[in-house]
Amino acid sequence: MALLLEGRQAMGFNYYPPCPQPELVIGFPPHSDFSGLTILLEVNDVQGLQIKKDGMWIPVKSLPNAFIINIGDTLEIMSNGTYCSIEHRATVNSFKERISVATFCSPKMDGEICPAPSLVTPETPAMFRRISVVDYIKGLFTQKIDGKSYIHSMRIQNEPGMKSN
Ligand SMILES: O=C(O)CCC(=O)C(=O)O
Ligand SMILES: [Fe+2]
Repeated sequence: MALLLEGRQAMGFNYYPPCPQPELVIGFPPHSDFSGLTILLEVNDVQGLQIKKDGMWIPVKSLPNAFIINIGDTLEIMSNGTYCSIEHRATVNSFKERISVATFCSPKMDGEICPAPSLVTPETPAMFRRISVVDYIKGLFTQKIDGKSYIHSMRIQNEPGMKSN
């Protein structure tokens, strides 16, 4: 956990203008966050976040002034797949602008991401390969944003029964 406790906190500010035909556009395309955890606030209480569950997009009904906490890819890798990062996207509203602020609790830049050694046993082999944070981020930014495809490319091809979500 030192990787996250001694890590970085990055922030993202998202502004989604209204669109008269919201079904034709996407505010933020499907992705999972690189962070360990993401703390998200829908600043002006306009909803638009959706998460992918069982292949379906589910709108998140947030409580006023409440934070939304999402699991990111770093925690999925560190927990050796026990906690899965959530694929999400943001839609836009026909009439109202939408503003969200995300705080990404992310690993330190000079660290490495890999499953916690205590979670890797002969019965539960490592599901992800070890990679430096710098290389992970470099790879992430050279790819098109495409759901969870990037974290999936970090998987070690273990025996059948591999979880993939
Ligand atoms: O605006 C939102 O609700 C989502 C933003 C988001 O997914 C991100 O900043 O990573
Ligand atoms: Fe996100």
